[in-house]
Amino acid sequence: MADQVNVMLYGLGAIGSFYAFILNQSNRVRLTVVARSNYEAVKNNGLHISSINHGDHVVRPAKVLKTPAEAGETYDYVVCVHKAIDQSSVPKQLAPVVGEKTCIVIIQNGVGNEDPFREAFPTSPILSCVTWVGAKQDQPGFVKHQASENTQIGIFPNKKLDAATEKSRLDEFASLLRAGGTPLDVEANIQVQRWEKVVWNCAWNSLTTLTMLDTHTWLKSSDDSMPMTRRLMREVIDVARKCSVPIQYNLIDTLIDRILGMPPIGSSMQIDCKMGRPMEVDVILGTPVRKGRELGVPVPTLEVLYTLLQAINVRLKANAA
Ligand SMILES: NC(=O)C1=CN([C@@H]2O[C@H](COP(=O)(O)OP(=O)(O)OC[C@H]3O[C@@H](n4cnc5c(N)ncnc54)[C@H](OP(=O)(O)O)[C@@H]3O)[C@@H](O)[C@H]2O)C=CC1
Ligand SMILES: CC(C)(CO)C(=O)C(=O)O
Repeated sequence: MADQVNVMLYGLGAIGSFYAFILNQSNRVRLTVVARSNYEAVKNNGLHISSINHGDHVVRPAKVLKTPAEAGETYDYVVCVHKAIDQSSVPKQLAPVVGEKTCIVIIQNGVGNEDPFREAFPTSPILSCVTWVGAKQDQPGFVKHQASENTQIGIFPNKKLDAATEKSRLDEFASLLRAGGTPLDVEANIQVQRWEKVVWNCAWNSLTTLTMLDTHTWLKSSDDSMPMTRRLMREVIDVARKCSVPIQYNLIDTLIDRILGMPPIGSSMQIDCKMGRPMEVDVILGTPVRKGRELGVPVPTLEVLYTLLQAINVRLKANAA
């Protein structure tokens, strides 16, 4: 088919499975997935998605692989939806499937996630996404998508490419997501949304993990919890602004109102910790702390949480090894 689009999805966990389902809905997409712990389940029985918004489906990708290298071909899009635990080790895994025309798409929490990919593939376009999809994989190959669903997408600009090329990749990939029936916003400067989401994740992911409480129980736990949460959010916004990412301080009120308007939640980091899996400490807290230090922005609250979470991660990584 002339306009067929060859897509590889790397990281078939809860969120990866959701986007695998969405992309597979488009009749233009020929989908390859790279799975790890759920490889046998998905290869043998397909990927089972149960979604409040989309209903129940079994997805059968064209190819289910254990590693990108097995593909023996390059792709139009390589979509990274793995946990950003050891981000700089991933580009070399992907090298066999990245050709001249490959566009990398990143759908992960965190900031700075794009950098190792830009370094490894300097002439490739990169699209960067923030996801507000809530999903979990209860057993290998069985994913539940809760009602929460939105994707923000934009270009991670590459000076080596002309803007029209990058825009055409953005338009095409956005059209594939739309064909799959998921809501999305195309953003002019996606770093704004990435940093806004990281303000959220620095707060709720860290605090729910360190306390093992849900968000609302944490906020009611003492007179100090709300002011500390607000201080933490403010520090991350200070860093973002110093990085020339124009975020307003009223985001703090917006995020507090948003969480209080929702049922209490834990976080993906809290789940990782409970399951004994390494957590995304570096892209969520590490980058803001490093940028803060580099640019002379005081981040004392953030530094304490980062230090504690790094220590817990040492334990989790030792258990996982
Ligand atoms: N779950 C959610 O509701 C939300 C998650 N996110 C973000 O989406 C991204 C994906 O999260 P989610 O799907 O929940 O995660 P899951 O834990 O469900 O799945 C993660 C996937 O990445 C693989 N993986 C784990 N570590 C590595 C690594 N070091 N290198 C390569 N692959 C790895 C896992 O392999 P294996 O099969 O071996 O475990 C699995 O396939 C994360 O950035 C997360 O923060 C954002 C919003 C909401
Ligand atoms: C699902 C959501 C939005 C909750 O904070 C999230 O991003 C996470 O848990 O990492």
